[in-house]
Amino acid sequence: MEPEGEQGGDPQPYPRPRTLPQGKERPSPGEEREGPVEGRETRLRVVLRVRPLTCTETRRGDQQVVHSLGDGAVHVSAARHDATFGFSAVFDAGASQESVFEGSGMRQLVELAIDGFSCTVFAFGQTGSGKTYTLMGPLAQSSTHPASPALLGLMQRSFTCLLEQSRSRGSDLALSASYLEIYNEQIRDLLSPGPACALPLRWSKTRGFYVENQLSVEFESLEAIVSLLLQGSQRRRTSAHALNRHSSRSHALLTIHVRSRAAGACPGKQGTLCFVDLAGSERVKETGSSGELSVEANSINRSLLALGHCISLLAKPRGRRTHIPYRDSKLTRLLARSLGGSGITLMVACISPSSRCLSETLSTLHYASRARRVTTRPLANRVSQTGNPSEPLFSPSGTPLTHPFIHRPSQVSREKLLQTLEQEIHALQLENLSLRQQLCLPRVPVRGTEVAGNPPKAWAGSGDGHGPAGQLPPEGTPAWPSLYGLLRDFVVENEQMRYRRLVWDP
Ligand SMILES: Nc1ncnc2c1ncn2[C@@H]1O[C@H](COP(=O)(O)OP(=O)(O)OP(=O)(O)O)[C@@H](O)[C@H]1O
Repeated sequence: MEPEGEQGGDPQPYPRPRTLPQGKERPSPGEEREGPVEGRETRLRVVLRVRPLTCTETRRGDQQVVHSLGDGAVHVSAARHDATFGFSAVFDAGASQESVFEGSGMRQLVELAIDGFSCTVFAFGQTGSGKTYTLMGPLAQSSTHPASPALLGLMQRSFTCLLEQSRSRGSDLALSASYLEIYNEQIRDLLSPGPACALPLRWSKTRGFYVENQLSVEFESLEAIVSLLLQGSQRRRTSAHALNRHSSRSHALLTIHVRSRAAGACPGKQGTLCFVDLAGSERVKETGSSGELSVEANSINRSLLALGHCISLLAKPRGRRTHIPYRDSKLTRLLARSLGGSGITLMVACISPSSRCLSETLSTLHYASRARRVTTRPLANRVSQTGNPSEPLFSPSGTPLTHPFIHRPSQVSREKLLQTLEQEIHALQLENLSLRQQLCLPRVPVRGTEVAGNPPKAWAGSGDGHGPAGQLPPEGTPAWPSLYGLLRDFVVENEQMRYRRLVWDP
């Protein structure tokens, strides 16, 4: 039987993205085979971890329905279910924390963050499937009872690797950390002392979505960053339910900012390494959640649904993609760059092998297989002498406007970005039309002149005043403000209608 995802493990997890030589826009076929070039499409790397059966599951006599076949393939066999899935790597119940670190490509991800890339690793899966364990090791860990070194998770191993690299480079790296959680759709700073308060999530052309007033704490040693991690994790919302005695009730994002100073002709770099511990999906009936727990579960499931929806749309070939609704949840806003932008992303799908978890396990496996088709275009953040790039990098709907030439603005880059904007406007326009019909709202009159400045030719001559794009505006046309204004209007309209639909039909 053919596996659902792509078969086979990757021998070399992340071939280092290379920067195109000046003046060269296409790599030769030989170069392409060596690995992704900076700015070229790179697939998300998805690995699978199957945790061992817990004592409760063994005592209950649960059957083991997940079996690793080797070479990145896993087989699920149960009554009426028989399926094989392929991933970049599969770690079965016997896999050590170290083998997960080495085999997942985490070490390479750390190196890429040092090279200025925005790297993200996120763990997802049903509640109690081992996400927190994979990222942080056993929860019993504390400063007074440190976990055995063999049990340390991806986070602590990455910190060690980062600090070793920093020392070997003569400490020219400046490291800092920020840590936040999304709890019931509110963002809270886990490093900020005092009572938890909600932080605003903003959007800017150059930064995309970002959290305002988030604390960033500098560190130089392993002890310092581990202590920040523990402080933050103790503030994170956890509760006990039928499937997990320490269930995380929020999505947590720990971001390590890595800055290297410019040296001679080499520009400085600003990379990030973000660890995302998603709260687990759960069926309220199985976890026995009620009251506050069930409100939390609804919020978790809703944001995971939004994430799944974005992933499904992103998994389509670029030409067939519609508008990606990053704005549907705070989680998808914050992950926009990692999923559809210029980042490099590793997903660790976690599952239980128990027959009782079969339907959630299959759902995670399908979700993870789909994610393997998502691509990003890795770009290193170089610190230019003038500061931020002058061109907008994110559209108002949150879509990262990445392209291979962002650091060398040219006519090609301008055209590519305009095309992306135009495609997005067109997709939004269609979605808004359908939302209007669903809400029984009248069609809006033509709004071709609503935007300040001359509408670009492509829009002015398109019949209804809004597109789709026929041709690019000629050089010198004030296309950015017009397209941006138009897109912003469509996004606002889209959000208002989505909200209305939610209120009317939750
Ligand atoms: N690979 C593993 N080896 C041994 N024990 C594990 C492993 N993975 C998970 N566990 C144990 O299973 C339990 C649940 O794991 P964990 O809390 O990491 O799940 P989770 O997916 O983060 O759950 P939630 O979404 O509810 O927070 C914990 O007691 C943990 O120690």
